Amino acid sequence: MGAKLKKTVVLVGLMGAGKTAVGTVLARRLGVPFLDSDAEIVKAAAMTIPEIFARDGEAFFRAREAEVIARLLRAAPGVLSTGGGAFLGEANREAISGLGVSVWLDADLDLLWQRVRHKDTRPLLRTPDPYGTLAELYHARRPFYAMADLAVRADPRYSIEDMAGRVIEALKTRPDVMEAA
Ligand SMILES: Nc1ncnc2c1ncn2[C@@H]1O[C@H](COP(=O)(O)OP(=O)(O)OP(=O)(O)O)[C@@H](O)[C@H]1O
Ligand SMILES: O=C(O)C1=C[C@@H](O)[C@@H](O)[C@H](O)C1
Ligand SMILES: [Mg+2]
Repeated sequence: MGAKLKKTVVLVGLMGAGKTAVGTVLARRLGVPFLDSDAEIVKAAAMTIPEIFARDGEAFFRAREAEVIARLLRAAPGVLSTGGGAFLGEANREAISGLGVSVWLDADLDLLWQRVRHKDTRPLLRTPDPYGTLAELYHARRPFYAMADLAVRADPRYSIEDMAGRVIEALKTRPDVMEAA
């Protein structure tokens, strides 16, 4: 029998940190549902994220994101991977700290860049200098991610499974989050 999760684990961090990839494995290992706020928004809108940004704007996306996060936090404990900008919103942070436990997947800029550079699915990086834009976001957002309850360093040597294991180790330091088996 595994340890019992008492609160939803909310993964936060920049694009490419591994929130979706690590969250999927983490949920399987903890035996709880996996939810991804970006995926929920895409499903409800029946549009891709770049399409939503282009048609309705970022503010519309942020409003949907806040609704989805508040809804998912009210469900039974699970793993919730957020979009990269979600933890910047104060209302989101308050909802997450009230009902869940936040875990920052903290990756260096170069690692993030290696992971996002080949994909065109992130509208915020559709600029003439996507590396420069990612660097700006990296510096501007770190103070927000640093407010998370727990942080796990992402190193290029750690596989997705390794990262999930490291998150579980961090959760074990919090008896209010994980009941020992
Ligand atoms: N530890 C890892 N080792 C190797 N590849 C990884 C690791 N973590 C993530 N990846 C890969 O990096 C890419 C980005 O990861 P992922 O989509 O999970 O990031 P994200 O934090 O959810 O980003 P976004 O905020 O844009 O949703 C994916 O191709 C994923 O498979
Ligand atoms: O970092 C961000 O602000 C974003 C990250 C993605 O997960 C998506 O939520 C969207 O592309 C915005
Ligand atoms: Mg993701």
